[in-house]
Amino acid sequence: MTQTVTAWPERLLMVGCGNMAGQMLARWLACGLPPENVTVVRPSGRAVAPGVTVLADMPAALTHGATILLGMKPYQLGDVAPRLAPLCDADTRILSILAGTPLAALRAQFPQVDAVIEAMPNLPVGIGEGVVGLYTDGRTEATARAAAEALMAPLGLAEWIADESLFNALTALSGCGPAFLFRFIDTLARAGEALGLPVDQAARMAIATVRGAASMAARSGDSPARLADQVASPGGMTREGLNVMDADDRMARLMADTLRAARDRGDAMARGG
Ligand SMILES: NC(=O)c1ccc[n+]([C@@H]2O[C@H](COP(=O)([O-])OP(=O)(O)OC[C@H]3O[C@@H](n4cnc5c(N)ncnc54)[C@H](O)[C@@H]3O)[C@@H](O)[C@H]2O)c1
Ligand code: PRO
Repeated sequence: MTQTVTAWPERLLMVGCGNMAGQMLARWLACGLPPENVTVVRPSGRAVAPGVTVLADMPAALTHGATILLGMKPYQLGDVAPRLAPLCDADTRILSILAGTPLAALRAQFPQVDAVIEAMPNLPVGIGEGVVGLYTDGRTEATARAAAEALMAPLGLAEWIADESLFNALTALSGCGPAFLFRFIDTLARAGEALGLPVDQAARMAIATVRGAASMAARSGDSPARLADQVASPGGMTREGLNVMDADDRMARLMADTLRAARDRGDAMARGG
């Protein structure tokens, strides 16, 4: 299903358009963002989508009040920002999806820009079922916040956080989360294979089971913990399986360790590591 956005940015400059920014752009175009509003800067100069202008380097100038999406790798900020900052003015709006890159680091690179927003999307934004975490500070005006929120709305669930120190935790959960779930689906299928199920059938069933369970959890008034109990008949098969997951808090410790490692990597990147 597409979603109507009443006020698309009149000028959107995307610096980098790989896996993540590419998914965002694909969804925006599918929801009606006029392609002629978009310029992509990518070193390859390769076409992105019909009607979207692609440049191999920064444009000579930027329209007043343009929106910029920083979508290259975080370590490229030091190369990109000195070439981009002279094109910006106070009314430019900057959205950054760079992981492990705090607002202070962005503000240091673009001191004249008032509206600077950290946005952390995840890959399912391409099908409108993503999650986008948002953070900014008091210097970004309400109109710029509202515009960012409207732009993120067609991508899925968009939520602001008030405390930047939680941004890398949010990134670990929802930004990195699809990778952890893809790994879970793969592991579920392989475990089925190990019990003798045909490889392709196990793969199909693992994906459909996770999709069905996620849809049900999203629609149900019951918590996932309660839903798990509804699957498990007392003395039955599921309970035996859950007992293995729950023994010594195995699953809880695995997920806690996984998120902590991802979060800590973001914190280290923010310190320049
Ligand atoms: N992949 C994800 O799931 C995900 C989720 C949230 C945030 N992010 C963030 O998105 C950003 C991009 O990650 P990705 O996975 O899309 O990587 P990617 O390698 O697919 O995309 C990066 C793009 O930047 C381009 N690029 C390189 N140097 C450039 C330059 N000097 N100027 C302009 N463009 C340049 C590359 O050509 C490439 O297309 C990162 O900052 C990452 O932290 C990624
Ligand atoms: N991809 C980025 C990374 O791995 C951040 C979230 C998902 O650093």
